[in-house]
Amino acid sequence: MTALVDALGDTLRQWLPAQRWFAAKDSVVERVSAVRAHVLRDADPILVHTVVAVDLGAETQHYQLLLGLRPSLPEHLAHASIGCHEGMAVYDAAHDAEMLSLLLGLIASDSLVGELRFAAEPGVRLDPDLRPRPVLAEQSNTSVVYGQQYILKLFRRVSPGDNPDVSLHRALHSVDSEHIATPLGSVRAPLLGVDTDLVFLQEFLPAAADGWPMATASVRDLLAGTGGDAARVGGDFAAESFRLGQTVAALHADLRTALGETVTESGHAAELAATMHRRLDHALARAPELGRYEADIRAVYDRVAGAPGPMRVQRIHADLHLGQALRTPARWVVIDFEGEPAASRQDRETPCSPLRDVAGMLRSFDYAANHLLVGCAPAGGLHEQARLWTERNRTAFCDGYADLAEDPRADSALLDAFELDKAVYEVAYERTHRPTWVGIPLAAVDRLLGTQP
Ligand SMILES: Nc1ncnc2c1ncn2[C@@H]1O[C@H](COP(=O)(O)OP(=O)(O)O)[C@@H](O)[C@H]1O
Ligand SMILES: O=P(O)(O)O[C@H]1O[C@H](CO)[C@@H](O[C@H]2O[C@H](CO)[C@@H](O)[C@H](O)[C@H]2O)[C@H](O)[C@H]1O
Repeated sequence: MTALVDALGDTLRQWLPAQRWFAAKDSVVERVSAVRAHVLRDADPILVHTVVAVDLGAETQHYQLLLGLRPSLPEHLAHASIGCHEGMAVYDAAHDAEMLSLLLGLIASDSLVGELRFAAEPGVRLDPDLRPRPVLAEQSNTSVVYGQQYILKLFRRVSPGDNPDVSLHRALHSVDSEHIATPLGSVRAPLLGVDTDLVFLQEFLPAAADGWPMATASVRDLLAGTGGDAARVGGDFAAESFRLGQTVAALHADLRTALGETVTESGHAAELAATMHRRLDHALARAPELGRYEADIRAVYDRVAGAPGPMRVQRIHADLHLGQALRTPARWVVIDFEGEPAASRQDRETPCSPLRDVAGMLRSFDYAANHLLVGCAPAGGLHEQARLWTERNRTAFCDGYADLAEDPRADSALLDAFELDKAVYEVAYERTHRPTWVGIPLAAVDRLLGTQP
């Protein structure tokens, strides 16, 4: 079956860069070849599971695909078309309900197909007959909801080893954390000789609202009003921001209980600063507009390196933002512990100060307030109202965090440096994925450095 995927190499070379989850949009794809391929179903429609190596010249990335083959593509799958092979239509089967049912059935029955290990979590009994519905939102991975009970995530870019989304969910579940969805199953297989997470199944929270649309609705209310202040207009979000701050503090405590905490040697600050410098190098290569800030940004990181004394580090979420928080009727739940899609596995797994997560969420309040103003002239009342909304909700979030843990503002130099590090990452992220939004993190870089745009 690897021969089939290799034969499709040129077609995949064209198709991959157009996918939202493809991480290397700024590179030229030189070659696509199969690392592994397994037939999961060999009758019409045929289903092939594959991991492909994408040769980008300077590096090779790996992606997971579910390829469907049919004599012809029905209308409802036209949008999933990839190309043709020997008279068969080849398509992205992650959009095909029939194939997605098969996938759940394999997990429910703890199947082994070649080296692919499908398994329910210990003690979990799954209903294989629930109807699948692909989640249409464009994300870093591809998700499918089964009957409002389970949500399955097919990791797209894969790297050898455990995926923190799976391992951190399991660790948090082992200490009965209230702030996650229950893990239900997984698919694993060796990649480059290392056992690797490919798929994660978890409890679907049907009555949950995503924090991003909740927060942006509040901003829209404020901006559409007649100049009221953020505390008094309808749709004030500050009480939710406070609860979210409490939730993140509780989650950090659960992560410490499950996986421990280390008080580092005093040299840790220098290592942390070196990581920030490396992340800046990576962003500069992708976003030349950061060049004029480079010296000032490096000076902030150098001050981090000079911080005396040890630091408390632990496993953290590592890509926390409003879209990773779901509000159920009872509480906030945090999802997607995979870390930043562009970060290395080592960066995702290295214990870090929890202030990094706090900074991620602070950046998100800034995004929520300002994305509605993309394209508006920079001066004027709307920007001032957006600024006030941001400040109100950032303060409420930190107050909530401080209610259950040490106040994150106590080390404001480190918190600001983490915020700058995140804004730098975001400039490169937006340059690749949403170029019209690049001004949002760039304005934050200006604010954090005290420079003028
Ligand atoms: N347990 C869950 N219950 C309900 N909805 C969920 C759950 N997990 C994820 N989602 C929804 O699926 C979307 C994608 O999930 P996420 O883990 O962020 O994927 P990605 O890794 O692709 O960014 C989220 O924005 C959220 O709307
Ligand atoms: O959710 P992902 O793991 O895919 O995270 C990536 O994409 C996020 C955007 O979807 C991106 O977040 C940035 O945009 C958000 C608004 O869409 C904003 O709330 C975040 O603060 C901002 O960082 C995230 O950085 C990226 O890793």
